[in-house]
Amino acid sequence: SAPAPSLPFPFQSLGRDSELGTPLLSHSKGPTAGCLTESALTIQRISSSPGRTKVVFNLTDCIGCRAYRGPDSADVGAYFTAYFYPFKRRWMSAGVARQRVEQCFRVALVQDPLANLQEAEKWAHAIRDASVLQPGDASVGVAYTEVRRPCRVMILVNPHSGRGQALQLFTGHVQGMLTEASVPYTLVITEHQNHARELVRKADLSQWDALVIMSGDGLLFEVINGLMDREDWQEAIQTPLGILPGGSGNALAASVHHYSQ
Ligand SMILES: Nc1ncnc2c1ncn2[C@@H]1O[C@H](COP(=O)(O)OP(=O)(O)OP(=O)(O)O)[C@@H](O)[C@H]1O
Repeated sequence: SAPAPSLPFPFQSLGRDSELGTPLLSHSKGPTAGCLTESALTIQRISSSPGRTKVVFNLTDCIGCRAYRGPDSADVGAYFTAYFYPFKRRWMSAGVARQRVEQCFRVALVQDPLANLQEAEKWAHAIRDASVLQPGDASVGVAYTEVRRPCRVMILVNPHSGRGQALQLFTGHVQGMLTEASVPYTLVITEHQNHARELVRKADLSQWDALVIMSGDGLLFEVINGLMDREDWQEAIQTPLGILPGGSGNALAASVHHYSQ
């Protein structure tokens, strides 16, 4: 892929393409200027109308960025989309939670679609690289930036957990985030009791950077028991484990989340 430009990296093209009549770099809110620094992506809407024109996105909240061609083959422009999960106030509640924000830009510097895609890839690369380099913030329990890249994950889902919705929760909420963050994963849907325990007992753990369990408490206990059943249990039990609530009670997931805050 294209080499990352050095930072700070200002948006280069603010003019309009005279032939196409479209901004060379644009955002859904219209022609855009901005700057990528080591810690933030700042977007400035170029507009004479009143209202908020500048938005700052912290790269500590960015999980990924990808470049792509649009669906219309006649469109010479290319796109890059950055995915952020900043803390935001919950609707009708005093609490805050991470909420998804997607920022999409169109690049149309020239008439050559490939050159535009390369430019978009340069942007995506720069945003991803700068996001990975963000220091973790212990006060909000952010360990994401400390995760090794690429992070190869085995995800175990018990389809019967809770009200039988764990798999639906995975495809509806988790799968998209893994794609946005370019995390390669293998999904294992457990087929019977002790399936996960046996799998983990025999697995080549050097292939995985983390095991993620989407279930109630039961499947996590199976995985821990599987790791402890191994001859190399002292090393095996060091494998990073993740728990995503998919069961009915989710007591363990809730308390892990509570203590990580
Ligand atoms: N495909 C499967 N069919 C039947 N049992 C399974 C299957 N996969 C896993 N199990 C077993 O189901 C048990 C319960 O699973 P889990 O804790 O994930 O769900 P839950 O009991 O609904 O959740 P909670 O603990 O929140 O009430 C586990 O101990 C596991 O051994």
